[in-house]
Amino acid sequence: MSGRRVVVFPSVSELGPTLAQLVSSRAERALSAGRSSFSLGLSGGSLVSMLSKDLPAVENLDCSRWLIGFCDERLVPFSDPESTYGLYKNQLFGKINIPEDRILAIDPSLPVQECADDYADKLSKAFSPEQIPVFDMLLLGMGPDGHTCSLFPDHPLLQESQRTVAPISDSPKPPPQRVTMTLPTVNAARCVVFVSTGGSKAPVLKHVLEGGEGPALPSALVAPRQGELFWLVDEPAAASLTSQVERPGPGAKL
Ligand SMILES: O=C1O[C@H](COP(=O)(O)O)[C@@H](O)[C@H](O)[C@H]1O
Repeated sequence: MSGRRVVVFPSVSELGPTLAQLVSSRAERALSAGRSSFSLGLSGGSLVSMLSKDLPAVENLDCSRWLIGFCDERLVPFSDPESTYGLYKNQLFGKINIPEDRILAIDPSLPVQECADDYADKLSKAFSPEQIPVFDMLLLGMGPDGHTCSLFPDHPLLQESQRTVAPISDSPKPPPQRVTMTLPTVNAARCVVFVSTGGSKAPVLKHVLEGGEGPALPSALVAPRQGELFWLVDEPAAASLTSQVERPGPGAKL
């Protein structure tokens, strides 16, 4: 790992455009390094509206060679407001030139175990011959309990070491049935970016970044083996931090 960067912004209005620039710059980096695609894993929750607003605003953005996957997904029809794919389809995909066949989504009509196997198979084919999907960039959120993807505190899935993708049927946050990337897949990525905003995240952010009582929370277990790790947070979320952070000036690029 090349070191964690914790970057604090006054508010979401400054964070969003910098996140979008970071995605765009890593896409250019991947494609100019000769890779055939830029692979980007998306999360749900609060990230959807931020990305949908700020990514299409990036000048000259060309997503025609991007490959989109989902870090986790809820097992509900795409028309359900809980569907992460459904939200991105309605709010983002129509605004960027991403070919539909470059979006790898779950099949929500399948039972949860088959759905996870089917999604793992889609990733495996897309990333062949790699043994494990190595995404260029994963965008992650963190819940107030420290969960990320659909990896929840104290859940046996945190010990998963073989599967790239796993089903979960007892998610403490509804809906209960979900499909999630496992930690080995998350930690294989070339760049992982957490986005965490709002004062409700301040206690858990401090626990994850600076330590606290009890076992490590799922978000604290994210440590890309050979990639970059960014935490992009706003001032309210960063309010309790005492460790070193970066506070970039307006328009700064990461
Ligand atoms: O349930 C989920 O929650 C997390 C965190 O969401 P946030 O709204 O607190 O940012 C999200 O990253 C994940 O994809 C989603 O399924």
